[in-house]
Amino acid sequence: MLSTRAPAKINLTLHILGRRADGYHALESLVVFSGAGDTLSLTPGAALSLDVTGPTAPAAGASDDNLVLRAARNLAGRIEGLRLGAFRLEKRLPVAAGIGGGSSDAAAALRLLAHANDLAADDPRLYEAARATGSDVPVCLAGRARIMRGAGESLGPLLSLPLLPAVLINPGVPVETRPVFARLGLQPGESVSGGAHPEIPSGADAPALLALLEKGRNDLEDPACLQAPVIVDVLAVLRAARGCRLARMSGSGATCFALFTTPQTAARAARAIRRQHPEWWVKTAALR
Ligand SMILES: C[C@@](CO)(OP(=O)(O)O)[C@H](O)COP(=O)(O)OP(=O)(O)OC[C@H]1O[C@@H](n2ccc(N)nc2=O)[C@H](O)[C@@H]1O
Ligand SMILES: Nc1ncnc2c1ncn2[C@@H]1O[C@H](COP(=O)(O)OP(=O)(O)O)[C@@H](O)[C@H]1O
Repeated sequence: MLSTRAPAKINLTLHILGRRADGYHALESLVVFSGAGDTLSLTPGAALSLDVTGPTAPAAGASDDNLVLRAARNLAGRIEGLRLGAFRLEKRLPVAAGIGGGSSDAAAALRLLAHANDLAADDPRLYEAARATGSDVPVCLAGRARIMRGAGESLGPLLSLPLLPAVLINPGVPVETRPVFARLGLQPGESVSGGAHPEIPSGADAPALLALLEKGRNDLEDPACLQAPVIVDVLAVLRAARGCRLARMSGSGATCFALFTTPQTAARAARAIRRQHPEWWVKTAALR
């Protein structure tokens, strides 16, 4: 049996540059990953199947529509005789949460199938299957920090970034991605002129990276707050936490993150927030 982690994806920045003729939004985003997430395993075999367990399994929806199966089918469509098998997904990440849980699961499935079929990690068919599965799947394939552009299909070089101690909060309200983008009200072909994305140099230390992140933003924060007003409360709680250096929403929400200078200050903040809001999903994380 082969096994891999499917970590949460966090958009430290998310700048919307406009809307393309195909209806998708052009973006520029610094993407990092957490240590924790879902776990996916594969027992290789001829038939494709999926069993989903774990605390957030019911929210992930019908098994047949699962992004794990969609990714596997997209790869099988590109490689004749691909060895498939029985997947088991332990689902822990909140669903429809702006942290790409489904995308990371799909990317994990492609990595496991690559392993089971002796495909090189940079086999272009893996990237093509990832792209066909969803906008966020290509960046999740390597699961390492980098800038993502286009609708998500254009990936910058891997970045070496410091480990960022963080607290993640999801208030338990699922937020669908499509209507958040739609609230921007952009027409196909329309561009927006927000400030330029800061240049992120590989090897930046934590203070330098924090200073650059402060110059960035998440352009989906306002539309997501209109869709799920509890996000305003989450951001206020994170910004008020002792030691918080920066708080922002990830992706299309509702998960928000706060960055701290040490794992201890992050853990202390998480404990205090859990006491205040036992109904929220509150996790410490090391992002990079
Ligand atoms: C916003 C982001 C930021 O990383 O993350 P999440 O909030 O989903 O985690 C992504 O762009 C989401 O990627 P993903 O969730 O894979 O999106 P897809 O399934 O490809 O698209 C869902 C819908 O979102 C809209 N969409 C998505 C990506 C994009 N660049 N422009 C869009 O307009 C489209 O309406 C599309 O029909
Ligand atoms: N393995 C999976 N995990 C989570 N959601 C999944 C999965 N497969 C399919 N989905 C569906 O994909 C949608 C987006 O889920 P998710 O990837 O968690 O969103 P987000 O990227 O906003 O965090 C949900 O509506 C969910 O039903």
